[in-house]
Amino acid sequence: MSPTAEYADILARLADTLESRLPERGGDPRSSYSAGLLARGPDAFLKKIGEEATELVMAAKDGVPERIVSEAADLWFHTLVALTHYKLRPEDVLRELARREGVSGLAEKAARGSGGAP
Ligand SMILES: N=c1c2ncn([C@@H]3O[C@H](COP(=O)(O)OP(=O)(O)OP(=O)(O)O)[C@@H](O)[C@H]3O)c2ncn1[C@@H]1O[C@H](COP(=O)(O)O)[C@@H](O)[C@H]1O
Repeated sequence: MSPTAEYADILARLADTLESRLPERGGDPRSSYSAGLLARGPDAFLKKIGEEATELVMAAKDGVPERIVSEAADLWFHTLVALTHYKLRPEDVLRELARREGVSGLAEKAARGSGGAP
């Protein structure tokens, strides 16, 4: 099995787990880190997203592959917590990426009229 196929369902399964941690589903902050974040609301998990993004930048600057992967996983995880709060699914983001597939970022930018390199 290719690595892509092996991990294909992980985002959906993690999202299912996070939905079970929502306050209205009985998520218990005493036994679940994500239930604690979801109970505290957007200020808590949005702050974590900012922190994890910064940590990813620092790891990338240092160029240590294991740290880059670990920080990227932390960022993805906290982003999934945010999506869960807003009743969105990883599939919604994957659908948007699929929609963009094959559309050059430069062509898309030009169509918006902002033009130029990133
Ligand atoms: N993938 C993750 C995951 N990635 C990171 N983390 C947690 O995210 C936190 C990362 O924050 P930091 O690195 O800043 O560490 P920290 O200083 O301890 O965090 P803070 O106290 O500042 O929030 C750590 O507590 C990690 O354990 C995760 N916690 C949970 N999951 C998944 O979510 C599932 C449900 O977890 P619970 O909700 O805890 O049951 C788990 O089975 C996992 O699959």
